[in-house]
Amino acid sequence: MANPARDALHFPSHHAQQIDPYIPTLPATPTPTTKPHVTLTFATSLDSQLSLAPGIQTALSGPESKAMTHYLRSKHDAILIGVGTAVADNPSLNCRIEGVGGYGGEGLEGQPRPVVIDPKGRWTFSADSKVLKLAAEGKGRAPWVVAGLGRVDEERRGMLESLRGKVLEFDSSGSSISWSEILNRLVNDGVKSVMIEGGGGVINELLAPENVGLVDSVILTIAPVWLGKGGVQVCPDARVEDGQRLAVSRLKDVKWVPLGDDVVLCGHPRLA
Ligand SMILES: NC(=O)C1=CN([C@@H]2O[C@H](COP(=O)(O)OP(=O)(O)OC[C@H]3O[C@@H](n4cnc5c(N)ncnc54)[C@H](O)[C@@H]3O)[C@@H](O)[C@H]2O)C=CC1
Ligand SMILES: Nc1nc(O)c(N)c(N[C@@H]2O[C@H](COP(=O)(O)O)[C@@H](O)[C@H]2O)n1
Repeated sequence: MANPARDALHFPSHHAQQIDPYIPTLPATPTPTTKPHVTLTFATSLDSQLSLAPGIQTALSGPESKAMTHYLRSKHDAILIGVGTAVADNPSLNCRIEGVGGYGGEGLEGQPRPVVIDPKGRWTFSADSKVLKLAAEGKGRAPWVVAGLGRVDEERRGMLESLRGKVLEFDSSGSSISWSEILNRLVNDGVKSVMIEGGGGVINELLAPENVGLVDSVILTIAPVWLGKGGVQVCPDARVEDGQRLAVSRLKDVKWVPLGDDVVLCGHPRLA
């Protein structure tokens, strides 16, 4: 390894061993598939909230669980967020674990591809947006933007393409694109694993009864704090069958991993 970068994070191997059963593994014989391995991973408060209010970024993960998130970023081909998160957080969406490309490693090895779901072209990114700056510096990959036809203007499209990012266009009449279609497009473009970080809109859709089967693993950081009403909440639509309320889903093969002050809950979601 080249000299480790001074701002690189470290995730010890005894912690990694606990998380590894929930992250993607490459099959010995690759088989055709309609979707990548999907890991849904985010941090919530004790009142199941992602942030204090819509449009606001709230740091919930402590240093140990933050390093875990970066370890996960190094183990997935892509990292996906909704446009609400892109606008609120101006995120980096790169991996800063020691040894990956840009942080002591070669090239862009271990750097995930950022994917932003932005059907209406709301994300007015520029060369100053963190994710583009990092791509220009060789410390991350340029984003792919999932958008409706013609929703990303030529100037921004050019900015993405000059950094080896691109627009993935969908001919969607409404603003919603089916998750099967999005995931299918990603796997056809070479993405074998994707970690989906949020925010509330994206997570609640993927936890909804009709999408539970698309998610392979959930890796959830729970921070010991209550944020109070009015934040961005994780709470999927209810499941009603034959007029009866049922629990939506349940995690199987559950493991609770304490990391610093936080606890990380891992499992495989199944219809309850
Ligand atoms: N604590 C944590 O781990 C995280 C917290 N956050 C927080 O979450 C908040 C943002 O959450 P939200 O406002 O709910 O925004 P969001 O990031 O979930 O984006 C929602 C938008 O994404 C697009 N979208 C989502 N699913 C789509 C689909 N199937 N088809 C087409 N478009 C689709 C729509 O335009 C929708 O309005 C911020 O405050 C952010 O800081 C975000 C990620 C992780
Ligand atoms: N794991 C986790 N813990 C928190 O406390 C968070 N607020 C988030 N947010 C997610 O991470 C992105 C910001 O980090 P980078 O700038 O990309 O390093 C943010 O956009 C959310 O996706 N995650």
